[in-house]
Amino acid sequence: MGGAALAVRDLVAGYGPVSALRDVSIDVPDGAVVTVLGGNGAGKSTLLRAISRTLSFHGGAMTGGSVTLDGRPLDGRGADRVVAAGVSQVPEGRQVFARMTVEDNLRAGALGARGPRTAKAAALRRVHELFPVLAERARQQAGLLSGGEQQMLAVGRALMASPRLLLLDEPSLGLAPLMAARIGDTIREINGQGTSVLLVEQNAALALRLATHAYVLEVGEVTLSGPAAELAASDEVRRRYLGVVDETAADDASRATAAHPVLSRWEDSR
Ligand SMILES: Nc1ncnc2c1ncn2[C@@H]1O[C@H](COP(=O)(O)OP(=O)(O)OP(=O)(O)O)[C@@H](O)[C@H]1O
Repeated sequence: MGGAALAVRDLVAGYGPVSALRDVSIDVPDGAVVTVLGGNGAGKSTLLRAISRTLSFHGGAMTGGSVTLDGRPLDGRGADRVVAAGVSQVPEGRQVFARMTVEDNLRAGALGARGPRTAKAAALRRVHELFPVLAERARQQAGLLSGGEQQMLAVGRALMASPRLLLLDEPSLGLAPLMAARIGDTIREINGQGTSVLLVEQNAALALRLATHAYVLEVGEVTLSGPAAELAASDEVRRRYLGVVDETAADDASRATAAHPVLSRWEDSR
C-alpha cells in the first residue's frame, strides 16, 4: 500500500461569522510525515476537517482555496468519498464508540473503504500487529479501555480503511509521556509502511521528532514553515512551543522582579 501527496492551497474556512483559516497552504509529499503546530484555537482541527470534508458536521464551511490528493480535487466530495479516495482521520479526543466493542469499532472503520473483503482482513491483521492489545481486548467495550488504549483504537479504526494519507488530530493529548512516545513510535511505523501522515499537535517536541517538515499555524494563518529540524532549532519555536526559556529574557525577568518587589509577590502568589 503506497502513500499519497496532499496539496492544500489558499484555504479559507470558518464557522458562520467566525473566520478560522485564512489562505493556508500546506504540502504533504508522498510518503512524508508533516506536522502542523499551533496553540489552542489556531485552526489545526479546522484544517483537518476541511481536508476530510467533515467541516459541515461541525457547522463550518470551506469558502476558498483547494485541496488535492495526487492532483485530484478532494473538495466538492462528500466525507465518505474522501475516505474511499484514501484519506482517514483520527479526530481530536479519540471519539471511539464507547458502548461498542473494540472489534466493532474497528469494523466501523472499514465501512467507507474500497476494496475486497481480503483487504479488510489484511487491514485488521496489520492493526492487531501494531496494537496487540486491540486483539486481546476485542470483545471488551471500548469505553472501558484506558486513554492510551482508546487512542490506539482510534488510530487502528482509521487504519482499517487502508488509508494512503492519515490525518492525526493531537494523538498525544492527555496521554502520559511514555504512552505519547509509544503512539509516536507507532506513527513512525505506520509511515514506514508507506502511509503519508499529516500530524496536528500541540506537543511540538514529539511532532518535530517524527516529521520531516513542519508548519506553525497562528490564529488561522501559517506564520512559519520549513524542515522540522530547522524549526526545532528556531528560537521562536523553542520559546513558544518547546517550553525552552530564552536565557536573555529569563535574565531580564529576574532583574525586573528584583527591582520591583510587587512583581515577585505576584509571582509567589501564582
Ligand atoms: N464548531 C465550531 N463552531 C464555531 N467555531 C468553532 C468551531 N470549532 C472551532 N471553532 C473556532 O475556530 C477557530 C479554530 O479552532 P480549531 O478547533 O480549528 O483550533 P485548534 O488549533 O484545533 O485548537 P484546539 O487545539 O483547541 O482544538 C477557533 O476560533 C474556534 O473557536
